[in-house]
Amino acid sequence: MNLLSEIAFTRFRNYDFQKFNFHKKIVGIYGENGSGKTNLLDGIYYLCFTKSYFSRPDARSVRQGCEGFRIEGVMQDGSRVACVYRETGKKEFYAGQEQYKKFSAHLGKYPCVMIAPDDVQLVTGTSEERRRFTDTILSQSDAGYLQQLIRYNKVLQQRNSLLKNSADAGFTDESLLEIFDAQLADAGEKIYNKRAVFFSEIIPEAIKQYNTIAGRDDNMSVSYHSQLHTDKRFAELLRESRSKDLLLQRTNTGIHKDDILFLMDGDQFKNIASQGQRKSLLFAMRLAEFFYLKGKMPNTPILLLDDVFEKLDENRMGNLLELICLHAHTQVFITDTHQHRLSAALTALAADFELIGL
Ligand SMILES: Nc1ncnc2c1ncn2[C@@H]1O[C@H](COP(=O)(O)OP(=O)(O)OP(=O)(O)O)[C@@H](O)[C@H]1O
Repeated sequence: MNLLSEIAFTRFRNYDFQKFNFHKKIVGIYGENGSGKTNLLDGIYYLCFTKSYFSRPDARSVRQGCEGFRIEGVMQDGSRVACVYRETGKKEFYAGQEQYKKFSAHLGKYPCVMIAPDDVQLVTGTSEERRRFTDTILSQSDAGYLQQLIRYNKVLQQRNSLLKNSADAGFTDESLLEIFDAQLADAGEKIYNKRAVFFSEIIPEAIKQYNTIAGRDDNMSVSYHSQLHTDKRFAELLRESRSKDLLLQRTNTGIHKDDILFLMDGDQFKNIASQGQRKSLLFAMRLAEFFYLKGKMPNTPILLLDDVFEKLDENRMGNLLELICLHAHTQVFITDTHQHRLSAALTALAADFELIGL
């Protein structure tokens, strides 16, 4: 396992010039509200994904009153990775001295999974959140997936423009629509097949992780929902939906409508689940993501746990920490506002850890 042994920030958010060294697999980070715990985790995330976990524009990560920032990481094997955001607003990404031409080439090199309780939107938010979850994982583990997705989204946009223009002009270029349909069907079926395999692996893992964290069986059901779950080919579905698409001026069928359905005791999870159950499901999905990536990638993902102590009861917290610190076999960064609580929880696990105070 290639651990992150150092990270250095220059003018990144609340950090002016600051270097952190890590010596253990389990790193506890404590500090008051606003001391920079999340920023430190997000800096690590930047080095893995070339961008912020919080979908913030890069410019907002520049320390107030400064221009540009730099994040540099050193791995245990001496390899270096750096993200530089220039005064001009241009972002550069380096592996050693080598500058990436395409950021997508970096994805998957240092996989990581962030678990932030506020990200419960994955469970309770719109289907877009869950597609993003799926796409982020598959883009790391399967380079071809991202290419197909980019292709699909481009054709989808072109098809939607054509539908809109057809309505405006009162005329449809049928032959162009045929071409778009064929391209959309080709990319869409490839993505669908990859997602179907992915979900067949990740869903049993997510349910298992949920039951472990909850310490009981809440009769959870998780399923992949897609309009392509049918005997018909995607091209046929597009043909069937064409008149509706022309009327509504957008594409109503396809993998851009996919979702993950969560049920508890047969009811919609988000309607009946408690806060703790929602958080447990979020953590279970993230852990399933972790174990999936661990099985697929040459490098084990780093785990980043932000403020998880605040949101779960003691039993669930203990179960989650045990899973992560004793069974995940990876480098883990955990933040908390209380030094003693963090120290006591890690000591109770007999884990080999270090604490960093901000
Ligand atoms: N661009 C920026 N320039 C300067 N400071 C910034 C910038 N962006 C964020 N900050 C500061 O970073 C701090 C927030 O850091 P962070 O979210 O990492 O805190 P935290 O330790 O995780 O806090 P909490 O315990 O409340 O979650 C705030 O004080 C904020 O003002």
